[in-house]
Amino acid sequence: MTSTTVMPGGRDADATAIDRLPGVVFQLHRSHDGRLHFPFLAGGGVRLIGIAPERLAEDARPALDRLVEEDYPRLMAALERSMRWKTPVSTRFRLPLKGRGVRWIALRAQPTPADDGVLWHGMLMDISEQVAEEARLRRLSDTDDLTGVANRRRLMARLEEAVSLSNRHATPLSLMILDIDHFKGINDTHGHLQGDEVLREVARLCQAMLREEDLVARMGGEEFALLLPLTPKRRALTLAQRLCGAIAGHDFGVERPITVSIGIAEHRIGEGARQLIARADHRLYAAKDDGRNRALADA
Ligand SMILES: Nc1nc2c(ncn2[C@@H]2O[C@H](COP(=O)(O)OP(=O)(O)OP(=O)(O)O)[C@@H](O)[C@H]2O)c(=O)[nH]1
Repeated sequence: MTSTTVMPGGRDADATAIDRLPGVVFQLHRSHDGRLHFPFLAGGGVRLIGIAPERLAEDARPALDRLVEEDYPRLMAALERSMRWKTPVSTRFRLPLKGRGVRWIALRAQPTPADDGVLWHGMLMDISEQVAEEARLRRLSDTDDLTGVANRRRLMARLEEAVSLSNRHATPLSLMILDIDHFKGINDTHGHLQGDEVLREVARLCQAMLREEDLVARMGGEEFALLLPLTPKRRALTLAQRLCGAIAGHDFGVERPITVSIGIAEHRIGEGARQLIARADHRLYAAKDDGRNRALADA
């Protein structure tokens, strides 16, 4: 047996409680011809949508038209799946809200078959703060503490992605591994803190020389990786030589010049991320053997 708590004030009190909910409860109906409308909309969030509920009761389009462009097809696909498989829908999208800018909204809804299509019962909640917090945590877990560039984890994820794209589309992809020469000597002479400062500055110089779609990552210690999508080896080598020159000519505030050695490999179709790293690494050792302060590319 189920029991319901009856509040003093009955239905009026229930309506007031719903109006104060920080969100929206709704029914969304989709007819067989694909038309969407909200037969029921309530909650404190309704007025923030900025469209009269009576209008949305006729047609959901004025609200859907407000969605951030790329979120519209995603939401429609989620509803479509929910309808087809009769499973709950759980998704998020961005919607500009009255006086609040673009907000992230979570949608949870349960479909039930209706005479003329499907009827969802669901809720909408503003989750912008959570989304911002998730992004902050993701950034933290992907970032090298000392230099602020990507860490090894992020590098491996991006590299796997780039390698798989390159395998599929035969697009060029180059990887540089850069290592600061005689870094131990810098620490020993100037102290660990000055060593840290050099690492930060090298990371900054690398980043300044790359394009938006490239990635600089600290592999660990005094070793960095530079991932260059859509870049053939020849261009990567020119870039690496410029980078060697820029670093050797930069004033790091220590008495002798800081130099770097760089190994370069271009992805070969069918090759995995680890093989590509190994080939670039191999060239790095060759550059060190060859006298340092230079870049060498794989044959
Ligand atoms: N300051 C600082 N030093 C680090 C950090 N991580 C690693 N190191 C130091 O980097 C040095 C690396 O030394 P080695 O691997 O001998 O290489 P190297 O002196 O650069 O010599 P080559 O690479 O052969 O030119 C070690 O002394 C490590 O202690 C860090 O986060 N900060």
